[in-house]
Amino acid sequence: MSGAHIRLAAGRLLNLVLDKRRTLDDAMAADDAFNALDGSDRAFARAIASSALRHLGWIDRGVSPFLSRPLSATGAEVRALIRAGAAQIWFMDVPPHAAVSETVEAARLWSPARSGGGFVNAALRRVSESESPARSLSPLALWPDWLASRLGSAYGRQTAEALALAQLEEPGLHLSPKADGARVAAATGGTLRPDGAIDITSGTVETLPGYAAGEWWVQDAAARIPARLLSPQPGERILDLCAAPGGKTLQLAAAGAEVTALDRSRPRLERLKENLARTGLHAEVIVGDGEAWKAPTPFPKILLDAPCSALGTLRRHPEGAWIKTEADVTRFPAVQARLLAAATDMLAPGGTLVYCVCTPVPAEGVEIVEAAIATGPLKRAPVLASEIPGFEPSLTPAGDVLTLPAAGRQHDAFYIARLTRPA
Ligand SMILES: C[S@@+](CC[C@H](N)C(=O)[O-])C[C@H]1O[C@@H](n2cnc3c(N)ncnc32)[C@H](O)[C@@H]1O
Repeated sequence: MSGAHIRLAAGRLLNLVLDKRRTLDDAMAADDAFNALDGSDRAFARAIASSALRHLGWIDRGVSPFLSRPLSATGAEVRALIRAGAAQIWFMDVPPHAAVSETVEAARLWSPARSGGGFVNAALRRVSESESPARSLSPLALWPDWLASRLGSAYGRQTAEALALAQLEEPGLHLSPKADGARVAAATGGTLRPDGAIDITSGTVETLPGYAAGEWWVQDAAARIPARLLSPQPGERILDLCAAPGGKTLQLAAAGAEVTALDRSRPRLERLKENLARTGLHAEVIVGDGEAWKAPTPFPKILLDAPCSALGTLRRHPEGAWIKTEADVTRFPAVQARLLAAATDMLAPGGTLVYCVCTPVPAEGVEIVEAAIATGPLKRAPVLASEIPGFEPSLTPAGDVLTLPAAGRQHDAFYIARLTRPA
């Protein structure tokens, strides 16, 4: 396939994500032009789309002085190609003349963009003569204004900027071992981290030793903390209330607990079952609504990894900042509060509940927990620094865990609180 076909595929992915609000993974699975490319061309198209999404705030602000009409007033396909072109020129090692000519050629191949080829050409020529906006724009300009202002007021400008810059890093690969971490590290050539995850620097998941035998699964190091804070014991009954696709269920089951894994999404539970089968672990799997499901008897331990805005996973899913709206973020807290109330009702007196979300938005994290403590039977069971080796800086003064990524601290942003129901 030609270079223009690669740019066409990248533009189509951006169009699906940014104008139809699909995730990048969904867009890649769905788009025929992308799937018609062979391996290295497909990887390049994906890299262009991914770079455009990581840098989108800078790109849109950076190109605007070069356009005779606003980006929002151009056709969606033309807009997608300008973004794909600017990403190549400003943020990838693509020679500018190739980026311009192949992207303009892609407009000719894409009928809804064809009449906009001249506009794409004029815009990208100006982009190729200019400096990257990374030099002049703040890191917060990487995000939509509502997100920058929410996280800026929650954490202060400096921390919010560090969070925004963290999304520019390609995420590393962390493995969670089923049993002996040192053995998995030796077999895969990875490094055993103080938190027990294994850092992998090269290799694809399916070809790493131990994948087929189910000796490990992929799980971000920060995502491992919630299940560990429950201290799962052999034979102990544990409810994983929002379980799929199952990273935390696997951890609990690997510790020997008798896990009930409930989720309302049947397709996501199929993935959980596949993960159980590959690792040879066992859990009772239930399709159900956590707000309505009634436990036959109360559980001594419950994990609630609640649905959330997932804005703590922007390195992995940079489109999240753009396909989620402020209305989505405003919608989640009510759901989270209801699920926490349902979980509290199913927790035995003296039991322990871990609540977590993969977002740094306080309205979905600490504010949910504070409200539950203020109005219900739960009390905080503060986490100790010794329980989170490698993540000590993430301990909050109240004894919760907030894993904000920063330079040199590559992991997802999770908020985690441990609570008990007094006997
Ligand atoms: C953050 S994900 C869970 C990730 C999972 N714990 C893991 O480690 O792989 C949140 C899950 O909540 C599920 N969910 C959302 N609302 C729910 C509800 N009312 N009852 C049960 N599950 C729900 C979603 O289907 C989704 O799988």
